Amino acid sequence: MPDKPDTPLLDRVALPADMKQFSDAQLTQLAQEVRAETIHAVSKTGGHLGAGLGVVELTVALHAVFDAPRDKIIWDVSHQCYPHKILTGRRDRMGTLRQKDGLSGFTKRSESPFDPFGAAHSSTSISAALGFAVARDLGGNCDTGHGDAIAVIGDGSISAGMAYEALNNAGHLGKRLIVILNDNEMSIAPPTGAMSSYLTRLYAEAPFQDLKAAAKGAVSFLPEPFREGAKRAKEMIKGMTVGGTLFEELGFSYVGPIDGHDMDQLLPVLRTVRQRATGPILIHVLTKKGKGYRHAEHAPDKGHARGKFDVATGEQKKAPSNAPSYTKVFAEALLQHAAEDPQICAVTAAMPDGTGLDLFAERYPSRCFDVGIAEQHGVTFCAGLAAGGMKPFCAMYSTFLQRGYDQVVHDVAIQRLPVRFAIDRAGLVGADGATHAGSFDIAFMANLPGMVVMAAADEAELKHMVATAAAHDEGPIAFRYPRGEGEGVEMPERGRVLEIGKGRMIQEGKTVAILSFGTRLGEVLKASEALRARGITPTIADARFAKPLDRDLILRLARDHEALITIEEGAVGGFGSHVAQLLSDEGVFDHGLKYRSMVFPDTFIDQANPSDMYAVAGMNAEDIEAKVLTVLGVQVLDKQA
Ligand SMILES: Cc1ncc(C[n+]2csc(CCOP(=O)(O)OP(=O)(O)O)c2C)c(N)n1
Ligand SMILES: CC(=O)[C@@H](O)[C@H](O)COP(=O)(O)O
Ligand SMILES: [Mg+2]
Repeated sequence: MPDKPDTPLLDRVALPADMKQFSDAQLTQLAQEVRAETIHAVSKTGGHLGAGLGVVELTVALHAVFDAPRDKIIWDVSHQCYPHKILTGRRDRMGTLRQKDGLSGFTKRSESPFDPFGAAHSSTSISAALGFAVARDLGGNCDTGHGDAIAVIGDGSISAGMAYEALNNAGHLGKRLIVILNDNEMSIAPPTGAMSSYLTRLYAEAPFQDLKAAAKGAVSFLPEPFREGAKRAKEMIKGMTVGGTLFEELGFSYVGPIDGHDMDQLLPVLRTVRQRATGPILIHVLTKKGKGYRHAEHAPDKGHARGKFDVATGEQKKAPSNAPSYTKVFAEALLQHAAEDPQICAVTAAMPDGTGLDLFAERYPSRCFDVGIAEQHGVTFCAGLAAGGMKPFCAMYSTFLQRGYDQVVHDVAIQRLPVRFAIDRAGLVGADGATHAGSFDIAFMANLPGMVVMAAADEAELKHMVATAAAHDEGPIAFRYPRGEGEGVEMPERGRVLEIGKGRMIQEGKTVAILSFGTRLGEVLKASEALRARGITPTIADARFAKPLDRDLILRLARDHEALITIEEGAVGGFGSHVAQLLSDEGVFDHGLKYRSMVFPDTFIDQANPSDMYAVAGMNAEDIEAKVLTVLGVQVLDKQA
């Protein structure tokens, strides 16, 4: 059937196979349509914008040249995968992105065969791609078959140690493996570190080399057309720097840098690599974060992740807020202490804005360190700072601190070094979903000997906990707080140093006691209101500490009540488990206490707004009310009855 000239090409692409007949000019046009579609989709849902816009041409080119899902395209972090989703059968569901029951904002194996590997934490793609390459060569049984393994990794993500572990291993194994380094000179914030400078030098200092120079290096891999002098390929080679790069020292052929927005460069290089590559090869692609959308291009850090916005003006639609964010409260409280104590310093792993440490960096640049996406190093660096007599605050999201866990154990806890862990994004975070949930830190921190573990119930409590951590020199200490805004409580001028291991009584009641750890306290109070209407007044306490436990408080609550319920924003193994251990050790269960622990269910909870996620977890006010009624054996009758 002849094409109507004005029919968008994208309407003809249900799956990548539909692009195979497109000319290079049509692929260029398709890229523009995918870009417009991406902007439109994110304007309606919010989400990661800049990274996806930067890889539109690369995505189209990869799907045009390679044969997914047989060829495995693995997006590092995968916050840039929206164009890929649009081209791989999910275009009609882009309006559900990052919402309950909708598309994930990341690649996800269970969502599509075109997502061979899920991600959201960075720097995993080369390892995973190498795994696919080796599985292919060993005859692994893969549902989608075996083809090329292609990792697409950003310049920020390649700053992490794990990426080098993978390059090192891949160079040694020598398998055919394609790594595309998507270099946009941005992480979320501007990238830091010597590696970033090195990449910049690679193209800043590399005047286009001629074929002769190229021949010195990766000529064995180089395409016949290049050698034979096909016109465009000849032009291409002028833009290639070959030989002598770090990547080559690691055993990779290096091609690049090439302009990642120019299809006339991308397509011939990818086609040639597909035809000719034998071992591991790295293609260095230069792109611009936010490409093609002025409001994202001009402020790539702000355009990294956005709420819903107006496409014409770039204005974000934000609900008005009544309380400061926990992150801001932490950052400002820390500044107060840093003003008085020159030994206080702060470390972030590539999240200066997200953790609020951008404020610290502005005020005290010599005491603030963005180590790049390097949580492991960040934790041990803090251990060294502490051993050297500084008072480091290691500010990390709960989910990313997971990556530095051995360092927390081996370098910090065993040596009892006073590193202060500010654990942001504790609990369920919303649209980023399961990969970003801060579910495990209570468990993995509280089981460490000598670690103090606190959770803030509201923003005033957080301020006290920052003060407590600043004053705590005896060993490591951690405090956790959630994503988003506080409760709107009155704020003290200064934080107060809390007594270590002491909770606080919120409300005296009888029959049942609820002991809360963290910001579920608000929901507990709501549940208490509902219970009052049923003639039940629970005792409510805020534990403040999961480690050390407030033994006196807990044993008193256990002794004076028929039932005790604990609640925390975390997985099993955390606060409630420690309380249960104490009650068991003290023989309290022998006397018939009814004990219940409310923790996250043993499942990964998909993205939704946080309240809906907590509903799935069964931890909102109505769930707490129901738990009380069940444990007390109260028949749930209609409230009017
Ligand atoms: C282990 C880990 N730490 C931190 C993050 C947060 N994070 C997400 S994207 C990103 C920047 C990635 O930069 P880059 O790889 O250059 O991709 P770009 O956004 O520039 O395309 C960071 C720090 C993460 N996802 N994983
Ligand atoms: C992909 C990634 O890891 C970050 O971009 C993350 O989505 C940021 O989350 P916050 O919005 O909570 O800072
Ligand atoms: Mg980048």
